[in-house]
Amino acid sequence: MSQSILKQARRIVVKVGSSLVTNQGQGLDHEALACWAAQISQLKAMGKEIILVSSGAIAEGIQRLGWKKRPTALHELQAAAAVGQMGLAHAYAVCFGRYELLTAQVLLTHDDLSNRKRYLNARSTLTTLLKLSIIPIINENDTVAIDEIRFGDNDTLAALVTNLTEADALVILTDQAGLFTSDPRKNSDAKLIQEAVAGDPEITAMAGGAGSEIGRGGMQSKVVAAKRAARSGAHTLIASGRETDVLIRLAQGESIGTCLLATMPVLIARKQWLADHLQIHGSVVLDSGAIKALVAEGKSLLPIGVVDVKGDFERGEAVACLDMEGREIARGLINYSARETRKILRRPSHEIQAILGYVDESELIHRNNLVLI
Ligand SMILES: Nc1ncnc2c1ncn2[C@@H]1O[C@H](COP(=O)(O)OP(=O)(O)O)[C@@H](O)[C@H]1O
Ligand SMILES: N[C@@H](CCC(=O)OP(=O)(O)O)C(=O)O
Repeated sequence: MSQSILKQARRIVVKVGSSLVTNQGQGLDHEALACWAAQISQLKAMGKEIILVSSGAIAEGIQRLGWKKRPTALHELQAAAAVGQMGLAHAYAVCFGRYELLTAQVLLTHDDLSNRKRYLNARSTLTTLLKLSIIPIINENDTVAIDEIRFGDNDTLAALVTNLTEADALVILTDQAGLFTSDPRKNSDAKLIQEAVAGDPEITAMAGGAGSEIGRGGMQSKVVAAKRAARSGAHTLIASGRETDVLIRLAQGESIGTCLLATMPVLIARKQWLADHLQIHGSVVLDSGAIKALVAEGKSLLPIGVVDVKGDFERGEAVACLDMEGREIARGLINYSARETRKILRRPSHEIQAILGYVDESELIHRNNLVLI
């Protein structure tokens, strides 16, 4: 199965991580960039559409600014990203220019994708660029992104772009040969996983938390990215970006690295947006009857099944639905604010009028606005 994925894929999102794009966190590795541009030009010649998600702005900015080490203050990181993004975009324009390919810079924040209108705009811009045979080069808009609206790592961004563009495959190139049974930096006995199902909790457990000194997400964010990509039917390949001609060999059917297969049912586009693009503003804790109604019976969430409310949210905002152990089982757009929900929880819907003095909807979260996680 893994051999045929890139061979058959027509639209591919390729993500290259900080650990690969930079020279130990200082400036860009121009030779590496040239190498991926060469490979991507060959993939284009095979009739494939490619979207590149590339990190590297901060590292390049740090070098241009002559700073000796990576700052920790957000405003300094943002300044470095602003300086460095110029270099990143220019470097790719030069590399792809050698193959007469035009590039386009697309900088996104979480906010852009959680607003449905901007999400649809981003989608049509990206598909237009692909139709024009241009290589979109995507990064997070670090300069404006603050903590709450940050993707943080580019794995998450790449997965959301995979959903957004309905790509067939997501290729995550990193500094390891793929996903191992445990972090190979810490455990020399770790074994490479060649194939697994995206979203399998066992593989999530294998992936260590934070990234390297240079990268941000580590394997954890790559495994979660694969689960997100699977929601729109895309398979994920995680491989070493240092492997010679890795993209071309994958596209020719060679099995390299780890393949995480998309086997879950594909969610319709609006539900994907609900699942992954929205910012969660709070949560409701459900009793076992409500969990059964949602998971096994495909029903809406009623106030009677809610035992607790956490955080502060307004009507229409996205909230997580948790079980008693705090595990998220669903998320959706809620019809009542946190203050109102606290008043009507554990109560039958016909009492909402008497408690609040009005009824907006009898469901707390309507099935159409709810997605299981
Ligand atoms: N199970 C695992 N298999 C492979 N790498 C792992 C695993 N768990 C943690 N890691 C770490 O994740 C790192 C890659 O993530 P990161 O540094 O964020 O890279 P990138 O910049 O490419 O996103 C590896 O260098 C490795 O140390
Ligand atoms: N957007 C940032 C990088 C984010 C980041 O480090 O992500 P990742 O490559 O997934 O570890 C930059 O361009 O410097």
